[in-house]
Amino acid sequence: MERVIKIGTRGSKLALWQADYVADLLQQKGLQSEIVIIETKGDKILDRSLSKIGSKGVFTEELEDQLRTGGIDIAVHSAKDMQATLPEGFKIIAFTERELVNDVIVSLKDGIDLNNGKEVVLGTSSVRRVAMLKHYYPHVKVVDMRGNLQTRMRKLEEGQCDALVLAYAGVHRMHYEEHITQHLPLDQFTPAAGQGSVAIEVSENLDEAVIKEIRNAVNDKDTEYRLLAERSFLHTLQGGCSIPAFALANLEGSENISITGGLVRLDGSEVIKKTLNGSKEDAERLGDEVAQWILDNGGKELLAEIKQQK
Ligand SMILES: NCc1[nH]cc(CCC(=O)O)c1CC(=O)O
Repeated sequence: MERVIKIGTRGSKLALWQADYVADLLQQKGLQSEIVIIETKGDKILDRSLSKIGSKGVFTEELEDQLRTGGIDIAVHSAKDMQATLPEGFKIIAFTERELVNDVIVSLKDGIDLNNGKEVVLGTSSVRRVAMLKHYYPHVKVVDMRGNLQTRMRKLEEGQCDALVLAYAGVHRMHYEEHITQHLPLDQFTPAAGQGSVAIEVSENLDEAVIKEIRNAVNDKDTEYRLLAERSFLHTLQGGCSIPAFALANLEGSENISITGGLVRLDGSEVIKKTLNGSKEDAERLGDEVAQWILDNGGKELLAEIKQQK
């Protein structure tokens, strides 16, 4: 293909790492690309929590404008940051191979371990993490910590908290692994839908032949099954990244998939979760069924309560 694929991305270091990663994957299949940096509302507004700005597309809207007008051909996002329901006219065409999906504790101090019962101040701005910390580690104090990974690391250095809760994936991509003091267990601290993979979004008008080539270079089929299940779960819950929802699908053998999804009450007093297994070809239906089960078993009330508290 002669055409140079224009990759749109946010300007944070993590976003740029992801864009470079995708550019490399394209390059390996002989596809040329260039990176176009686009600032989003989520990057500009740093003094309010994300749940207050509004969950809809704070990190994606400006990229979608450029997809629509042809300023860029593809938009690269952390899959986790993407709305479950994309605006009309856009679709995800590929997910990169997923890396470790768990959350980790990052600290510059020795001996930070949430299991030892000692008081510790943790920085996070994720409602899922806050609620889970309250549920599983009630002795922990939480302070709100927004900003990109570098900003959070700076705040950690300044002593605004003892440790951060972060996705392993971002910590790894930014080379902060040496500061990981603990890996949080997946069965308790189940990640957000999509954590650890990078998604490629395009306009539905993009040429089918181009889509095929990009998919062939970037998409990891196993990751795709898992993310389709998790995103379908989120879609049925009608939640973005601002509700304390979690979902993780895993392949079992070569044919099957299991998905666990659920919700945590903001004060940590309750976790509702459900696991279903089935054929990986039914990934989306399974995600939807798990979400339906959650809604029918206290989830509806919990979501209503969460909406009121915000
Ligand atoms: N919400 C911000 C965000 N979006 C994606 C990642 C990490 C990379 C990933 O999960 O793919 C992070 C940082 C974090 O949650 O610690």
